[in-house]
Amino acid sequence: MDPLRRSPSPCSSRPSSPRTPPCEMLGYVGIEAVLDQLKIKAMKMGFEFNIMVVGQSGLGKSTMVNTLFKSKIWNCTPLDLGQGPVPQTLQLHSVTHVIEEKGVKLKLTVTDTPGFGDQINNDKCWDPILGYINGQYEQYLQEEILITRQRHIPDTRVHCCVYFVPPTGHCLRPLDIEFLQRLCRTVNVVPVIARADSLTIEERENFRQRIQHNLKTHCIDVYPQKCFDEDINDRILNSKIRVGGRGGQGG
Ligand SMILES: Nc1nc2c(ncn2[C@@H]2O[C@H](COP(=O)(O)OP(=O)(O)OP(=O)(O)O)[C@@H](O)[C@H]2O)c(=O)[nH]1
Repeated sequence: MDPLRRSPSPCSSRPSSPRTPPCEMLGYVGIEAVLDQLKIKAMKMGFEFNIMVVGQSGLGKSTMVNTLFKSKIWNCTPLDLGQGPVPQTLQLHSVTHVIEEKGVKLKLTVTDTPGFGDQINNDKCWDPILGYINGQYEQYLQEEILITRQRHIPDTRVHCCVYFVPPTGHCLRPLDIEFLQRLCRTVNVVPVIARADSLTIEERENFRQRIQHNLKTHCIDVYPQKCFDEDINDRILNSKIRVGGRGGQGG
């Protein structure tokens, strides 16, 4: 499944194609080999996955990424920050690693957005983040429409944005709502309750339900969106995610 929303979207209305009846085969052709060929090609090329983490400082973004991929993904001293004090303005930075498991390579890029929502005036604090996401779409599109385009276009588009909700135990803050409304129009958003272990199980469950209610009231369509429900298996899995909705990242 390609989680990108800008890739040909299943949400877009398209005419239902008439079913093509299967052709009766009179002997062995070797179509099954296509599967192996595709597998070998995919193994050689590897996969690209770009994840963005958004949230205030200290909510456990780096910890979650490292835990998720069981690696030290996060580089503690990002190269682009240089020497001296960290500037007050919002800084986005990405780290890329190739991780390999059983011969399958994954080029993982994690983009961090330190200090989001930390300022006194958070007006338009989402602009650099949305600008970055849209910039990656634009870059990919420009490569794609070239007459002599590369055989493999490096994919820097953000496939998933993990949004860290502070564990207030109340509901989404106006800042979260404002930002999520914009974010979910652009990218797949996965909200998580940060440092969920600081809440009791009951508090966490109530908080999760209130967040889900807020999301619904404010028309915030997080992942998995309805448009990913085309296939029956996907639909079952997506329903489980929606109902069960993992309440938080835990400790
Ligand atoms: N209790 C608890 N502590 C956590 C959790 N995740 C991370 N921490 C701790 O919180 C502190 C900050 O974690 P980081 O992962 O550096 O947080 P961050 O969001 O990446 O912070 P910045 O790099 O400043 O943006 C560390 O001391 C972690 O050990 C969690 O789920 N529960």
